[in-house]
Amino acid sequence: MTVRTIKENVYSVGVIDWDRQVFDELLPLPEGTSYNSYLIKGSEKTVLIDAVDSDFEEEFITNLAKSDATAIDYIIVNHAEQDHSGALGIFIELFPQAKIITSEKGKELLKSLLGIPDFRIQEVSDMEELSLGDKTLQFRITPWVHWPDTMMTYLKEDRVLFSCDFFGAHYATSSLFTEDWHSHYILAKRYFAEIMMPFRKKVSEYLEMLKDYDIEIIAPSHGPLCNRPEVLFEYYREWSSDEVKNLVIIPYVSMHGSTKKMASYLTDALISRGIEVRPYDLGRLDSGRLAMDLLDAATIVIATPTVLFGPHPKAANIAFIANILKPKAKYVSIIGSYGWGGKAISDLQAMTSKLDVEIIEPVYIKGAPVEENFIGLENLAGEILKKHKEKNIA
Ligand SMILES: Cc1cc2nc3c(=O)[nH]c(=O)nc-3n(C[C@H](O)[C@H](O)[C@H](O)COP(=O)(O)O)c2cc1C
Repeated sequence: MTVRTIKENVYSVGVIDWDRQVFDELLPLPEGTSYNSYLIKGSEKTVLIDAVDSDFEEEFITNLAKSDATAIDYIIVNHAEQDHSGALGIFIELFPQAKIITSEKGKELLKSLLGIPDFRIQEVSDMEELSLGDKTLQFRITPWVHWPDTMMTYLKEDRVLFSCDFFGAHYATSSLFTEDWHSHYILAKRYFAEIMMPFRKKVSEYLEMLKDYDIEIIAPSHGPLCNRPEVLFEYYREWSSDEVKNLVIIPYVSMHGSTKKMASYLTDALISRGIEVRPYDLGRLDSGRLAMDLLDAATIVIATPTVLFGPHPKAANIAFIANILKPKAKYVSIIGSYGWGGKAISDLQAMTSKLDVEIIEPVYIKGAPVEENFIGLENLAGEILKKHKEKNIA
């Protein structure tokens, strides 16, 4: 991996994980990721901001050697999750004089997750500053974007915000700074949807807080750096707002084709009413792609047959995901088919109980759909359009 200069005496020393395909055993990574680490050499003190995933210890230590970083006084841990802190163990062995700077919660997590000894850790509070001689760092404690420990670090003289996962993207690219804005937009949105969506209120709060800062460069912990901060700010404002689009998503699963026919019919009925639609075959799901649409959709229609008296497990999984991601959707409905009876509808409603949504009357039918069922789906499409119009979404 290459060490690259961001500003005078400020370097990128992290690693690029080109081939990683899944994160947290959950999130697909279509474009790999990076674990960013930054080295800042002040006239008196040298600091590192974050380490990398433990799989890349060797490359990381090699980068530090290449940067002539013989004496590192501090490592700032903006976030204790192992993709940033995994290589901390080897780091503290090789740099026995280096202190770890982190938040109160970060300290607790570093001790419990990585067994870091107490005496190596120096806790900081919000707004506290650390002088490196000719450079000054200010720490902002910003919990819940996305763990309780998260903090950001601002390098005053160079106007660089080390924003941690905030403004991040799982994006392996050789560009130090974002060049391909189209790719960046999609990957940053995917990241926001997967990681930040449940914390939209906190995101808005921190966007307000950051208004007081003169930021030239955003240096996140994943993905390329950004030297047009206003663009990322604008995206984050949009994604964290309550605004939704005239979009319906229809995650569907079907064992023998009846529910699929219904999902397909409803898709066409919505399109013919000028509503954007995105059906998702849950057998081939990219959950990150779905999460991005969950950020925009005004309405979610879950389509499932009844299986063993409840929803199909793949539909239950989606209900569970939607419930924890807390999307902005205003309406939910359910369509599908059953053979003899069950509780698919009430189970799904219970599974999405955290969503602040209005339920639109489900269309749940016995067996394969016939003419009157298609009329029911036409009516559902009409009802969705009416609801969107009432809220000025359509
Ligand atoms: C494994 C299995 C379990 C089922 N369990 C139920 C059930 O508990 N209650 C019910 O009403 N129908 C049950 N059914 C019947 C289906 O819900 C019914 O055939 C439905 O029309 C299938 O829709 P699909 O064609 O979209 O897969 C079950 C079907 C299968 C294959």
